[in-house]
Amino acid sequence: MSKVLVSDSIDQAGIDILSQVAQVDVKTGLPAEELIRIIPEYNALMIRSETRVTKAVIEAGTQLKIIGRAGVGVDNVDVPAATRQGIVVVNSPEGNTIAAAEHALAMMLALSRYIPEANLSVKSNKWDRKSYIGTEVYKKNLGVVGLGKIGSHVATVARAMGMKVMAFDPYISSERAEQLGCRLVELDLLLREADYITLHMPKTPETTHLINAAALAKMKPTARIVNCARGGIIDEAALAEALQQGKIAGAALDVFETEPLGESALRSLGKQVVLTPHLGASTAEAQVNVAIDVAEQIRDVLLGLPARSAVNIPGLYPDVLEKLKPYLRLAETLGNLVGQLAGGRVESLTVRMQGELASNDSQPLVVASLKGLLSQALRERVNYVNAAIEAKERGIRVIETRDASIRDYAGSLHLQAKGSLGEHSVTGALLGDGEIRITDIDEFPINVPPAQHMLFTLHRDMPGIIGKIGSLLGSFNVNIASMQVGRKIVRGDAVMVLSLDDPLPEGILSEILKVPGIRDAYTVAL
Ligand SMILES: NC(=O)c1ccc[n+]([C@@H]2O[C@H](COP(=O)([O-])OP(=O)(O)OC[C@H]3O[C@@H](n4cnc5c(N)ncnc54)[C@H](O)[C@@H]3O)[C@@H](O)[C@H]2O)c1
Ligand SMILES: O=C(O)CC[C@@H](O)C(=O)O
Repeated sequence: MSKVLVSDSIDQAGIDILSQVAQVDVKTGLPAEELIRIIPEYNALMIRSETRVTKAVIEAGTQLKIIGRAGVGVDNVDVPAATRQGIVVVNSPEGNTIAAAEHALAMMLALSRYIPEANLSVKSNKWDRKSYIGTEVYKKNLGVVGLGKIGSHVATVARAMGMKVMAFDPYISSERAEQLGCRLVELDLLLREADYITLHMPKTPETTHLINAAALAKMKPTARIVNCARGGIIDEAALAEALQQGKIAGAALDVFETEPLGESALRSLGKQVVLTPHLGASTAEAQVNVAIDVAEQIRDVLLGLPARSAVNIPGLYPDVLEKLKPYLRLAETLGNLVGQLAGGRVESLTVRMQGELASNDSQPLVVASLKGLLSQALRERVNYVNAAIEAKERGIRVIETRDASIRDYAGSLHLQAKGSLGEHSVTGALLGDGEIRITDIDEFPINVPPAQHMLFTLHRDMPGIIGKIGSLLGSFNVNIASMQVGRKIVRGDAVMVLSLDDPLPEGILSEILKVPGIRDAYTVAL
C-alpha cells in the first residue's frame, strides 16, 4: 500500500480521500532534519504553506511521486528540483479564491473603522467612542494591483459597495477590466489616485518590493494599503517608515517578508496598522475545497492517473506524455520567449505545427505554448489544465495552423504573438539529442539554444555595431556566453542574439538603444 505524509494541518475531508488508497500519516510541525529523515518512506507528501519542501527534502524523497500543496502558491516547494526528479507538484488554483478575496475586503474595512483597536479597547473595559472615527469606503477610489482571480472578486464586491475601481495588471486586456467595471491604468496613476490599494499578484522578481519607498511616496497621505498576496511585494521597512512619518494613512498585512513575522517595527504601530498571521485561506470552506482538490489529485496519481492541476507536468496519460515531453518543453520555451518579445498584453498567439508535427494532435502543444506565454504573468498558477482558460479570460486569440511541407527539421514549431511591444515570431526545433534550438526570430534565421538571460537586438548590418554592443555590456560587467547574428541580406536588417551569464542591469537597455544602427532591443529571461 502507498504511504502519504501530511505534514501541515489539512481538513479531514482530504485525509478521508487519501485513506481510500494509502496509509496516511499526519505529522505536523516537523523540524527540517526530521522531515528529511522520514521522507524516504513516503510516496506522496501533502502540505499547506508551513512545510518547506527544499531540494534536500526532495532528494531524500526517493519514493515520492507527488507533492500536493493544499492552496495556490507553491513558493514553499522547490519545483525545479521536483521536476528534475520526476515528481508531480499539484496545487489548488481556485479552492481559496473567495476566502482570500473576502479577507482582503475585511482588512480594508477593519482598517477604515479601526475595528481591531476598538475591540481591544472595549475588551479592556473602556468605552471610548472618540478615538475611532473612521472613514467610509463608499465613493472612494480602490486600486487593485493584479486583476486575476482574487483581484477580480475584490473588484466586483468593492463596486457593489459603491467604490470606484481602477486596476493595474500588465497582463490583462482592457476588455477584461471593463467587463469587471474597472478602469485599467498604469501603476503610477493608481498609486497617486487611489484611496485604498489592494495587492493580488504573485511574488516574482518583477513584483518584489514593487511597493517601496518611492512608490509609497507617490501615495496620498490619506491612502491605505492592503497586502493579502505575498510577503515581500511591499518593502516592510519602507512601509513602517512611511506610516511613522504619516506619508500614508494605514496598512493591513496578512503576509510578510519572513513568516512567522519576527521582530518588526510594524508591530509597534498603532490603530493605523492591522496584521493577521497569513489567514487569507483560513476559512472552513476554503480548507475543505483545497483539501479535497489536492487529495483527489494525490489519489489519482497514486492510482496511475493524471493530475488535473499539475504545476510542472501536463495532465496527460503517461504513454502520451512520454512521447510528447520534449516537444512540450519546446513549446513552453518558445511561448515564454515570444511572450516576452511581444510584451505584456498579448492579443493573439498563432501556433504553427510544421513538418512531422503537423500530423500530431496539436492540442497539447498549443496548451504548452500558452503555458509558456502566460508564465511571466502567472508563474506557478498557470498549468496545462488552466492555460487555455487563463488565455481566454485575458482575451488572447489563439490561432492554430499546420504546414507539413516545412521540413528544415523533422518537426518544428512556429509561434507568432501580437502584444504591447508589437508583433514577434520565433521558430524552434529539437536536435537529435532532444536539445532545443531557436531557429528563427522575426523571420531572421539563427541557430541558438535558449539561455537563462538573453538579449535580442534588431539593427542595421554594418561594421562595428557588434563590437559596440560587446563593449557596452563589458562596461556594465555583463559577461557574454555566446553571440549570433541572423540576416537575410548583407548590410540590410539583422538580428543579434546574445546569451548572457548575468541578468542585464537596469538602464543598460536604454544605452543599447542609443547605439547608432540599433533599431530595437529586448531582454528575455527563460
Ligand atoms: N493570503 C493568503 O492566504 C492567500 C490565499 C490565496 C492566494 N494568495 C496569493 O494571492 C495572489 C493572487 O492570487 P490569485 O489566485 O488571484 O492569482 P491569479 O494568478 O489568478 O492572479 C494574479 C494576477 O497578477 C497579475 N500580475 C502578474 N504580475 C503582475 C505585476 N507585475 N503587476 C500587476 N499584476 C501582475 C497577473 O496577470 C494575474 O492577473 C497570489 O500571490 C497568491 O499566492 C494568498
Ligand atoms: O495554506 C494557507 O493557509 C495559505 C495559502 C495561500 O497562501 C495560498 O497561496 O494558497
